[in-house]
Amino acid sequence: MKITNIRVAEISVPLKVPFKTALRTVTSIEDIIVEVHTDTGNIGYGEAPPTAVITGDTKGSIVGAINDYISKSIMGMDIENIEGIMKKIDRSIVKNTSAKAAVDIALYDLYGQLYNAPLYKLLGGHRKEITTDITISVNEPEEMAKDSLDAIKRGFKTLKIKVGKDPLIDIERMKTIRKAVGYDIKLRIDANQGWKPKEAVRVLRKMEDEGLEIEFVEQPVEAHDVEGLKFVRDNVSIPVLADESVFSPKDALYILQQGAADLINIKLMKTGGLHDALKICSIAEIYGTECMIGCMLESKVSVNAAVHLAAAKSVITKIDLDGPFLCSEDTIEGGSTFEESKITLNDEPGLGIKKINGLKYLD
Ligand SMILES: C[C@H](N)C(=O)N[C@@H](CCC(=O)O)C(=O)O
Ligand SMILES: [Mg+2]
Repeated sequence: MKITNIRVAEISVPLKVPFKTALRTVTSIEDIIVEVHTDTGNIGYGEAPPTAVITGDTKGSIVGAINDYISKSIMGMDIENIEGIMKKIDRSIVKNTSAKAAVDIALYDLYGQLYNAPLYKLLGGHRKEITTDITISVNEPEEMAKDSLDAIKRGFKTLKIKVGKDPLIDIERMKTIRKAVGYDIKLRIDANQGWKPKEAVRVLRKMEDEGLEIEFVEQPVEAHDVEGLKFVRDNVSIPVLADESVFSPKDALYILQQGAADLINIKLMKTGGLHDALKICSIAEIYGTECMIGCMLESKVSVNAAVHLAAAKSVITKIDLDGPFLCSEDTIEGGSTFEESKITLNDEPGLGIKKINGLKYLD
């Protein structure tokens, strides 16, 4: 099964409500879709979101990296040699992890098709169903409490609450939400780098003292501030999860060697796809550290790949794959089923994606 063509297209899907974090506000998913075609007529699908504030990747840089560097480096190669292909991609251009992820995902889709097996079975086959949280955007406390209750009505039992805007209001946000939802619902928080280390310790200790039962705090301080992350971890009881601080397997190793986090958030758009995400799983296992699998604002294509990884690997114990639940429409036929908080895998080869509607090809 040899690579004969790589096509890129745009996909646009409005969100149900604006997605707001300490870093940005977004109203629709505007992602790049990749199709890898082969001499056997098979097509593998991938996706990349332009999350400039986190990965540095824009739509233009994703398209340019794929067309001018990645495609050229692997054209004609055999899918059977996935290891060789991944080495070529890695060496074709530095950084550009979202572009690499889109192509990597399409190639793993083809790898599954080649061996006529669903990807999660090839990668480990640990389970067939996973349960995700859903994100509550950062807004005024009352509005967030209402959004939380709505999410619970939709069937979600774990909420990921965005904070990091203003420390005092963040405490108010969590008090109001906890009061509204009670104690049967798990609350995890994501500050998206919004606090300074000492500020984070003050806010989190207050949340502990108020008995708010926070499952973990995600990325309390700036991405580069590993020392600050460790300071938070050493000074609060709430477990600390590293998100923006960990892109590559090397980053994961460094964070764990420094003792700077209790948990690692793996995202395919940070690792450059499944190939390096698998390495983080192995590193985390060695350190006895559990992982979360997360996503950016992605639709069902790349989230599907993350679903397959999560289903394959037992070290992934926390799931934040709510991208498709945030979308107002579903333009993708096939793949896993997203119902309430449950994501169920099917046994179609690869990712099982049949067709993507509404694509605007860029060639
Ligand atoms: C969508 C997911 N639940 C999430 O919160 N992802 C990111 C932010 C993604 C973005 O800004 O596109 C995260 O920080 O965990
Ligand atoms: Mg995060």
